[in-house]
Amino acid sequence: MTTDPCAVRAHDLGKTYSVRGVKGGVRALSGLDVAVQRGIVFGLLGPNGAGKSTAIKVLTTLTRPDRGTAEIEGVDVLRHPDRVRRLIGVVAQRSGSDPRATGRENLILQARLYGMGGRAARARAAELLDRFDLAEVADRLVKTYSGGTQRRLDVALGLVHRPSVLFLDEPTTGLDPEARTAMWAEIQRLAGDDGLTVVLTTHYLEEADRLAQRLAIVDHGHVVAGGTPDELKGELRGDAVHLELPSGTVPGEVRAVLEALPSVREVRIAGRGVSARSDNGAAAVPAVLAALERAGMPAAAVTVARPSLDDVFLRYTGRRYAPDDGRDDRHDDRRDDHRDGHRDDAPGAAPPGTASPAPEASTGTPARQEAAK
Ligand SMILES: Nc1ncnc2c1ncn2[C@@H]1O[C@H](COP(=O)(O)OP(=O)(O)OP(=O)(O)O)[C@@H](O)[C@H]1O
Repeated sequence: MTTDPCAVRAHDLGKTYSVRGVKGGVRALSGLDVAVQRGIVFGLLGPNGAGKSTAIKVLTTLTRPDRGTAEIEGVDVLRHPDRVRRLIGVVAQRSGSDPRATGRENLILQARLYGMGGRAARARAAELLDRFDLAEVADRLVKTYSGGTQRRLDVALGLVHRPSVLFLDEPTTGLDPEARTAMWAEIQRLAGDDGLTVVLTTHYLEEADRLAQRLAIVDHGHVVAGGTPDELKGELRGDAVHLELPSGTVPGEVRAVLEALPSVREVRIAGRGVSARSDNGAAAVPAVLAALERAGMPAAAVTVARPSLDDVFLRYTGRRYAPDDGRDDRHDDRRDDHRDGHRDDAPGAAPPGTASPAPEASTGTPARQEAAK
């Protein structure tokens, strides 16, 4: 343990994957910096392909960056991966448990892989089964578990060796709303009562807003904005005005009409959706609607809202977030201003020339992977 208040630090991480058929490879990280204070839930938020998982893989010793440095509890990840593996727990996107073994057997195996003796391993397994409300299903095969139960076991597996930092890569993806809410409560408990540092990646804005004490918004392989959710939202003065226009409207014309109005600013257009900011959204709406009507582009819908993390994302990336439905603003007329040209993939899509990029290590914990070597 160091006197550094940060449990995790990464500086200027860069990584490009070599991919056959893609000249120059696929850039996943381009100068990513993070510093995570001890004992908090820290969220890495970003759309598919932003580089979150690659950042986690570097921090958890599962892949090496091309450049940059990373430390866990003051221990250099690149120079001392074995020491780092003792300090961290990892819950990867895909479960590392054996579906043909029971929950208890999985936990005992994990404990043995970390060097515990038989009795200690059984005791730790029992403790975790109890702690994660898994006692009832402990002796059932994991393949019979529901998604939420499986995910709780995954978290328990990541904690077997009492790590001080727990990495959760999209812990609630694929869970139903009830299981997601239960997992949120669990994660809060881990950082609150158990004093763990939790580093979480997520696509879900609501999840980041609810859980993370601090956030880094990642796009194109680096952090584009960071702070507490409230700080990030607070930077956006006034209200967000969202409009939906009829199909066929020309983005440049919409922009010209709206930018001529003194009551709105920061006009962004993504497909048929238009977002702008206003000091007083409700008061600005009549003028906005009238101006669009006069220009022959009557709005189909309008909403006024307090700033959300989606608005924060839009402000820093020039794109609307909307990862859940796989939509991106492929038609954003300002998109090119924000692109560095390396990522032509929409969220969820593989880069050109790659079918489906095989993660270097997508399952299990570092210890399991070590043991499997
Ligand atoms: N093993 C790999 N080989 C080639 N390209 C890869 C590999 N892993 C990731 N990539 C590419 O690197 C970029 C960043 O991917 P990464 O998985 O780190 O992003 P992410 O933000 O975690 O996305 P997701 O939320 O979908 O997991 C993407 O363009 C992705 O296609």
